[in-house]
Amino acid sequence: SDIDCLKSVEDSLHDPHNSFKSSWNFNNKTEGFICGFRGVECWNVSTNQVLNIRLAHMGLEGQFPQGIRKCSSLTGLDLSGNKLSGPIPSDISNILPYVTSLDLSSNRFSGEIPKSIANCSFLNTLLLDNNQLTGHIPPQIGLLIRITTFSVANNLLYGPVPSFAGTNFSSDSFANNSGLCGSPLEPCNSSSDSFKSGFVVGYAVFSVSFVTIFISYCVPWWTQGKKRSEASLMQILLNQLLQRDSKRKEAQQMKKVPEIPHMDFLSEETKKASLLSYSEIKEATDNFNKENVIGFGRMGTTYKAVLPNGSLLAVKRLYDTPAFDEHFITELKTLGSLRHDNLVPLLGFCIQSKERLLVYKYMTKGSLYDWLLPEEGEARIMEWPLSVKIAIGVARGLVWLHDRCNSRIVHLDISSKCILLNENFEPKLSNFGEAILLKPNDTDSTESSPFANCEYWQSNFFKEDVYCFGIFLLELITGEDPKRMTTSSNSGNETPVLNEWVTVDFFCSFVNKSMMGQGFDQEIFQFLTVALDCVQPYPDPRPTMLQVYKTLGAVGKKHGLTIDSEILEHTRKTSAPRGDECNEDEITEV
Ligand SMILES: Nc1ncnc2c1ncn2[C@@H]1O[C@H](COP(=O)(O)OP(=O)(O)OP(=O)(O)O)[C@@H](O)[C@H]1O
Repeated sequence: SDIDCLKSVEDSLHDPHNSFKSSWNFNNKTEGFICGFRGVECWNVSTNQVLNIRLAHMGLEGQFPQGIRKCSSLTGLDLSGNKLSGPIPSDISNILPYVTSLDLSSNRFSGEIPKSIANCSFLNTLLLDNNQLTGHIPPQIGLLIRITTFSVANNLLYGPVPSFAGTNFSSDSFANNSGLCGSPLEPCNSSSDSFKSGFVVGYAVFSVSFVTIFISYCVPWWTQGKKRSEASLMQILLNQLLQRDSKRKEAQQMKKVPEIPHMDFLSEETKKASLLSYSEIKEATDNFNKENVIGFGRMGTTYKAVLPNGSLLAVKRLYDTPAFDEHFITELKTLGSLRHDNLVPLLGFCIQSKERLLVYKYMTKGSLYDWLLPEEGEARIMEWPLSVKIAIGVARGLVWLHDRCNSRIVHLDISSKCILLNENFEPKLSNFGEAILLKPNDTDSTESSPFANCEYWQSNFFKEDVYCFGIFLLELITGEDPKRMTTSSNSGNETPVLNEWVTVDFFCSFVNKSMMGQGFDQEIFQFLTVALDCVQPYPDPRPTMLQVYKTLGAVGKKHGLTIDSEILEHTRKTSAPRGDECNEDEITEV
């Protein structure tokens, strides 16, 4: 279908300077031939599946190419700097359901911005500036919680600027329109009072629906007292949204926002932590004393907290940046709803004014990163059987996340930093701020899940975790940062690009000498082979986490580690047709 897609794009765009059509030769039928077309990027050359189309500044004429909907895995579209005209299609979210970057700026598009653009829920870049767009900006656009780059400047828009749940944009993003008002522009004046009150009502409705969307994900955290938890969580999140909005006062007059309630419906363990008030947490961390800091992360500082009864907690205090609210909520939606031996238990959270605190069980041995690559002091060597245990535990946690019954989860931030170790060196995955919840592969689903019927697309996400697992495994085996080992080949990139020439032999030379010759060389070699399988440049050939788990598990058996038959059984069930029994409770218990 992607070939048809490109044919129809070619048909619907007039290319007066022959800027792209000259390279779009559909007669050449070699593997991946469309991936060499100008402006076309593929997921994987062997499958002819288009990832991005970039046809900017080519003097193109015509209307928005509707046939682009046939490019079923498209994530990026750049048609900026052309002479395209007519409306942006009203069903844009059906045309581009997975788009993360959409740039239609500097064209001649007219008409209203379609409301359905708010359903392109993966958008992080939306540029519609320098067109002839009219009407209001649909307030639903504020629902795009991933959005980080946005502009509608230089159009003919009027009415209030929507409140964005994810971030605040500067006035440049809205400049030079016919009559946009409200933060960050001038306040809407009193002559627009009737509109304003309508907006406040609309905003309240929007906030509630926004909150309701979250609740549908949050509910599993509280398996008992579900109704009560929905109400409570709604209040908490509504509180958050209202606080951030400049119209807070008006909204509060309409509906008094209650205090965050106690959540006595939580499990005993969770209850203890969740019932802690801000002041108790403050006391337990000695007023967030720097002596109690156990680590600094990208999103916040983590403190050790000691309760009066001697229990230990880890409290992550997020930096005061609105952008991190999304991470905070994602962490709650994902980790907050899960209990598994290989996930760090998120016990509770606290929102107080600008403070966002996440409360975890304290992991006495800290992060794996601090063992392997400490910023201060000597790296501590892990005995081989311990490395095997950690690798298998991490794989087990990932299989469990990837193959869950009702909501599969991709972590997307696996590294030795997010692997915490308890007193028995059992690894626990943490940092779910980037995670994504996916529906199961129910291709006959009648629900309008954006992921339905797109197994391939989902699988690429899962393979991202597999890649990161491979990097972690290399780190675990060699005690070296793979980035440093291969710097000459990738000039210090954050994500190491391991070239095909990087072989098991290459990594063998990095394996800690004290590990070799202890009777485990064959096993080390096997683990390295698995790691290199995981870090293959293209996602397709990488194994699944289940395959990895089985291979590593076979080695684990020699060390008396048992492979989790529940996971295998569970995975078998999830791959059965929809409607088969799928009892998640069986596996959510720790
Ligand atoms: N539950 C916990 N128990 C014990 N130590 C923890 C716990 N959570 C975090 N830490 C420590 O705090 C450090 C910082 O954690 P944090 O998650 O903020 O940052 P990070 O792991 O570097 O990841 P990121 O930068 O992606 O947020 C960790 O490396 C670990 O040493």
